Amino acid sequence: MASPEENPSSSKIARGKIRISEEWSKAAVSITFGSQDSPQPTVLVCGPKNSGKSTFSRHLLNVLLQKYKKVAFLDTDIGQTEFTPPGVLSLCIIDKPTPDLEIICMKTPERCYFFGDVSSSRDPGKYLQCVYALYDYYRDELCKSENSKSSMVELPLIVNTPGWIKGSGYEVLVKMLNYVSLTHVVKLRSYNDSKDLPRGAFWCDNGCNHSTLLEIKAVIDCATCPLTLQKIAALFREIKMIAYFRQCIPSGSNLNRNKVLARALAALLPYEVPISSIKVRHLHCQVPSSEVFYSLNASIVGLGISSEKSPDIHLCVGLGIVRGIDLFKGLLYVITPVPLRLLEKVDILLQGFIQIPQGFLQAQGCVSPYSATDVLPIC
Ligand SMILES: Nc1ncnc2c1ncn2[C@@H]1O[C@H](COP(=O)(O)OP(=O)(O)OP(=O)(O)O)[C@@H](O)[C@H]1O
Repeated sequence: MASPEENPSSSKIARGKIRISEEWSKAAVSITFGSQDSPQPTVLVCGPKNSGKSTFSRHLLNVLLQKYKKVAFLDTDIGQTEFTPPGVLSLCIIDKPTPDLEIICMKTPERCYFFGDVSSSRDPGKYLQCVYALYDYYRDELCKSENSKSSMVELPLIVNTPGWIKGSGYEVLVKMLNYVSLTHVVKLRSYNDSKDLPRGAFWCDNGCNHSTLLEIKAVIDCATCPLTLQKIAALFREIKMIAYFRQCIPSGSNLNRNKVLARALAALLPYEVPISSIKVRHLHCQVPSSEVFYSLNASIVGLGISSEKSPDIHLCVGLGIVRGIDLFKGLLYVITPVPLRLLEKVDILLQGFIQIPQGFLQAQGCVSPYSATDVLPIC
């Protein structure tokens, strides 16, 4: 059998079984079934890296689904995304529990933005703009009934946050906590006090806290993990990207190893995109105009839709790989799992620092399939 890293269909890394401590269990139950007349839960989960924020969030999601038909999941952890590829801020609506908390599930978000990096550090302002826009959409569009905008739809919210909680990462978290209207804040504590968030309602200057604060202990001590945290994080990002592009291949295909998937992707008929019909924008640096297509070739791009209302941030319908560029024909070739009806709305390609998985560049029978030398003729 293929190892889990090699087998994108299982998309599981061999780790210990997930354990839900009594404290975690009680916290999830009290948030969900707290009291009859309390408002629907809106919960933010925070804490240091690898303290179990994602694991607890997914457990809470399952418990909330015992009471509510649907739950909104706002994922702001762009380095370790839950249901989307890395670099994406998303709002997903979940209506089915996932009993195996280790399994990787890809979902089509209700709304998302491509940030193009695995941490907010390059542009905290734009990162927060995206978080606020997603929350506003949840509050103003999803929670209001379609028939009567004055009555509320029952839709609890979980906000999963990044583990970068020092320096400007801390400031970003405090701003998020003050923007979102929360019934509960769940704070994970690790086995190393110096890595933890300050005790109490640290985001309130003047006793403004109206939410219930639950401080719970991490179940595992990551200092004892056999792999370094950076290695695990990078591995997970690669696995999620692979799982995302796997959706390009019709389900039922026997792609039990990444090598086979890489070959199938390289052989896929790409979409043709007329260069004249789209804009290209690098999100985090300036590319000289003579180099734009060289930097775009063989890269991962966010498929964006421009909006006059918010010129700085672009809604995104998904990601694509720029498979090749033919300047004579004026065409870009793009591979993506996004359906054509959504692709027709795309008018901007967003480039960032999200890397194409290494495995995709080594498809059997092709030499670096995404960087062929004859697809970029010099004009
Ligand atoms: N309750 C648990 N039982 C077993 N393993 C756990 C548990 N909680 C976390 N882990 C393991 O610890 C690692 C980190 O967990 P998780 O991704 O939930 O942390 P996180 O705080 O969201 O991390 P990050 O800050 O990187 O997003 C994972 O490999 C996860 O499977």
